[in-house]
Amino acid sequence: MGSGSSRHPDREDGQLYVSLKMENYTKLKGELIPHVYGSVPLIGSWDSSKALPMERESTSMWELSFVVPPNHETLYFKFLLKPKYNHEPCIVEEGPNRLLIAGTLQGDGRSASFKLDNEDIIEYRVFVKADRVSPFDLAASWRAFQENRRHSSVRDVPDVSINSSLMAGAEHGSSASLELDLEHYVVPAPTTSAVYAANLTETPRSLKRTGVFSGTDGTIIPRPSSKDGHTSNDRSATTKQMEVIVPDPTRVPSGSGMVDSKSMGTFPSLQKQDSYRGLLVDRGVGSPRLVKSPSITNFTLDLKPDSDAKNMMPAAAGAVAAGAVADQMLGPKEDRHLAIVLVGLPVRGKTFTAAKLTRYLRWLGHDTKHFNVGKYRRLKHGSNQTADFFRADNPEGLEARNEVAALAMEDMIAWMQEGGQVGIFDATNSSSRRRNMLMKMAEGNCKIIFLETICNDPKLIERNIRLKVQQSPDYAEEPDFEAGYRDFKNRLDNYEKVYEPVEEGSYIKMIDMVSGHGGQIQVNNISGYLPGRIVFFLVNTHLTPRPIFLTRHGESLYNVRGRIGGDTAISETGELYAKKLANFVEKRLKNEKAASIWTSTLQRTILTANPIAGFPKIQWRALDEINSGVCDGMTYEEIKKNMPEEYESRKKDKLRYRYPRGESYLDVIQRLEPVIIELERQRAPVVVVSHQAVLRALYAYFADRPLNEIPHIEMPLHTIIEIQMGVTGVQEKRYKLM
Ligand SMILES: Nc1ncnc2c1ncn2[C@@H]1O[C@H](COP(=O)(O)OP(=O)(O)O)[C@@H](O)[C@H]1O
Ligand SMILES: O=P(O)(O)OC[C@H]1O[C@@](CO)(OP(=O)(O)O)[C@@H](O)[C@@H]1O
Repeated sequence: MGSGSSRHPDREDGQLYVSLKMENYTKLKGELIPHVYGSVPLIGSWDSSKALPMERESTSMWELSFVVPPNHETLYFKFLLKPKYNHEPCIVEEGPNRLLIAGTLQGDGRSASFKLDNEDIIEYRVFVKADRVSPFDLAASWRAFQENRRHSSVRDVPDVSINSSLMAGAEHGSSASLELDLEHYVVPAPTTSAVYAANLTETPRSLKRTGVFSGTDGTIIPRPSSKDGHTSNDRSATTKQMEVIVPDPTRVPSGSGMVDSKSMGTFPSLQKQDSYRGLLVDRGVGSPRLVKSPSITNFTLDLKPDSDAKNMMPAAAGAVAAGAVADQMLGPKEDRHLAIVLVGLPVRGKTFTAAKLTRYLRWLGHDTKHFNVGKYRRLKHGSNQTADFFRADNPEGLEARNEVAALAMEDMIAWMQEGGQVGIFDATNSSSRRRNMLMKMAEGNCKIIFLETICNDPKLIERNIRLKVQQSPDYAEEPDFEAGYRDFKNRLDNYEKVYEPVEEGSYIKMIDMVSGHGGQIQVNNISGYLPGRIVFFLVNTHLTPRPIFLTRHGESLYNVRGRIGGDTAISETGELYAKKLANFVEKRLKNEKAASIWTSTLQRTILTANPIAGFPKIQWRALDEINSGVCDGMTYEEIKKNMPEEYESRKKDKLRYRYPRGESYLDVIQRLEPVIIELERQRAPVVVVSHQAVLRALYAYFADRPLNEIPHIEMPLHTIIEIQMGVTGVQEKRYKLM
């Protein structure tokens, strides 16, 4: 997992809504109803008995509209006529299948001709119209339908609440118990398995700028050297020759928002370029781009466009924003940028911790980037250096390693000067000489806090070494695991010989924190809001594998009526889900004595958790649904009609929009921070039964999705998201119970 979908309903990639029409003025004897059938399940998978009937729009016009599932945007179809009462025999239109690609009908717009029994030909003119519609509008259209109690022209909208009546019909006959094999209920998750954390880090821009690359075949393409050997001064001169890594839109993995690199052949194909993701993160509440509306935000700063502080405000609300403002007003200028510099021997969890901290800080709204020196080294010197390269008495190796560290630090400082807030500098940095070099580079630019990870558990170190040899790109081309293992042990010895624990500056030392016994955190010279939060976060993290289950409540009476907020009970369908959920929890957690069930304080989650037996249930106010203030109890249609400005403001910036007398998504994220810390701290499984907006925010933390995407994350009813917290990171699995 670790990455998120870049799909955004308000952009060009909403859902494809297709309207097919057929027109004919002849009066037919005995009524024949036009139908559509075709290659995808939605229109019957070429089974004429499952063809969708068109509806009569006027005496001469028939119409069918439907939402095309995203994975079926290429579909073949045909029109057919079926007798009104006995659906057989049906008459299929003449000619080849029609092909619709992304809403565009291919070939000529021929009319549909049908050969009747008496050999007469009947012709219909055909019209096809396609639109991209955001799920928001689809939901509003559904709600309008619910309000007006008439048949919707939108069919097969992939939102469970929309099909509630159908589902209730289908499910009520069956028992609420689940099959023993829970795998039966697994549905694809939008994100896939974990990727080696270092690959997700910042793409080295200094190396790009100066043209140093590993070729696609793994060979090194040297950087053109300048006479004085300086790298920073010759940037402008070499800018034109640089090879820029351009995100290739054709390779965007579905729903991930990340791209593979075209030009870095030494990386596994799953490698993701974080720079692309960086573009998605909006930097600030104080952003001049922010349109001020009475309800959109209550945070204003008089920031001039060129002010140094303009990008320093986190895209956050509440405590995070207050803390950032106070720190900036009180502290010196360089303290506005924070560098967390990792320190420690190899396989002490530095990259793991750096990645986790990056995810947490980004989720809180701080513009944060993870710079991994290993990535720079592999790009500049290739990924197959032996242990000798890491010997302290190998001057070339030492110089090469210091050079890539300096390049990464330069990049990090340059990024901070452009407005970046927290840089996480991930390398061993295990000698005081190296750390001195970094401190010198940081002077006047940023504040440094060293974060040292120490582990004295030989078993854990052994496991980590084995994981590293399996996962690290350094050994990707070493077919013999044992040879890789020996080489890595030698590398480790080389580091141990010269390792000097941190005694200087501001530091946080995590000592045996993850092994589960006797760990401690030592802190020296740490102050300020953000460093304080970082320490608190680190104190609570650990490596004990356990699952976290996220689910919305069963369908509520307000869900059925398309009304937001409120505190209604659950519908019959919701009750059925509650039973199925209880059954799931009983099966999935039968050996987990310490598991717990968390709900909000609202009826619909409490009732949903009600049938679950044998585990403590905890109600959290923080898990209550987003407070929709004066809009509570309204339908989206009613808001649009009665408060059009509010409706538009929310549509424009759903993340920051605050309902009058209610909350914004940023507010929700703020109040969920203690929930995240507690979920990190727990060592036993937790089932969280909550609400759409809240679960979007929680899920985004685990899936590392950018803030701006949070309000648009799909969070279907009657589906369980299992987040597996493990030694290699976070993984996701989904079960659709109904
Ligand atoms: N604080 C820690 N102490 C020991 N091991 C850890 C710690 N945090 C994470 N790990 C484990 O160490 C493994 C290797 O960590 P990694 O971050 O690649 O090490 P490093 O960057 O120090 O070489 C991770 O997969 C994780 O299971
Ligand atoms: O932010 P949006 O997309 O409006 O989603 C949040 C809304 O989801 C709803 C359902 O529409 O949550 P819930 O799951 O608690 O029923 C509303 O109560 C809530 O206002």
